[in-house]
Amino acid sequence: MDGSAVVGIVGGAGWLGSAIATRGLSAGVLSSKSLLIISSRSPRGNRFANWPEIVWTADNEELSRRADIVVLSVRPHQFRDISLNLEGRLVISVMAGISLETLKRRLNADRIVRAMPNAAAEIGRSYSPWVATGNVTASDRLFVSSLMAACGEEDEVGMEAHLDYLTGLSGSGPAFPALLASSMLSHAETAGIPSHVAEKAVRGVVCGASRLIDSDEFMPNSTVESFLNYRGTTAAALHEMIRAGFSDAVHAGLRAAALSVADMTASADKPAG
Ligand SMILES: NC(=O)c1ccc[n+]([C@@H]2O[C@H](COP(=O)([O-])OP(=O)(O)OC[C@H]3O[C@@H](n4cnc5c(N)ncnc54)[C@H](O)[C@@H]3O)[C@@H](O)[C@H]2O)c1
Ligand code: PRO
Repeated sequence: MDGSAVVGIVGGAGWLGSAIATRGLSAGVLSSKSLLIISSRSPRGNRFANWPEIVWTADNEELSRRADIVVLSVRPHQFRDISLNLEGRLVISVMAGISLETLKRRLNADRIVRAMPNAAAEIGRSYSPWVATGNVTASDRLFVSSLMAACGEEDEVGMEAHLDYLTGLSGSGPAFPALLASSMLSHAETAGIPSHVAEKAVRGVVCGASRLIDSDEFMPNSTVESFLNYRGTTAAALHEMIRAGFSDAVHAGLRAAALSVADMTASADKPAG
């Protein structure tokens, strides 16, 4: 993949598509100078104000004619309305639950990558696993890895089943600490803590813990063990959370996400009609 490849992003004004586009542009992995074409059905907003040269189109046929690399970032159900011949192009799909096999059949493409960033892509803190079909070249891989690295950390995973599992874990993941934060916030408020203090306290816990988790020493099991052994207030809370089924709730949620991915994969695989 040389530096003059034209990249087209279908759905590039959406939540994830615009994050990938703007991170890629900021990192210099994407170039706005006639090398980026975006299609969308929603307003582009002012996120692209720094890159007035981007070519915008409402016509995906035009995008597919002009682009050497096509990123697909529409919602999985919206993919049903897309009919493109992407033979000879590198296709990068970030859609949840649309298999390599379905992409290959529907797009007549054979160089296909599925990547699964998450909502933290917009601040460059996503974890983005990806999986590629056999004929994806070394330079295609380099491009995908650079584009995903512009959004945070990335890894090529060998198996599509792992990508599907990770869709529910890391792809969906930013919502889970947010749920924990929301639950702590509502509890603090019922205890009468003023909301501006409660918000600051909860934000401090979640963001402070994130920094700890990011540090080299972090080992979740040994951290929990240390607090349990301390036998203080934290241990009292942890014992009760564990007894009330904290792990069971998290595991049930992750199973539900995996089932939802499997349902989406099966329904996308069915012929339309
Ligand atoms: N948002 C996330 O955190 C996240 C994480 C991982 C994967 N994904 C995947 O990314 C994909 C996009 O999700 P999103 O959250 O950005 O959704 P979104 O609704 O914000 O964006 C989708 C965009 O596609 C546009 N669109 C729809 N049909 C189109 C068409 N035919 N041609 C051109 N544009 C069209 C819409 O106008 C919209 O701007 C989904 O398939 C989702 O599974 C999202
Ligand atoms: N976010 C999208 C969803 O919730 C896809 C993976 C994570 O469906």
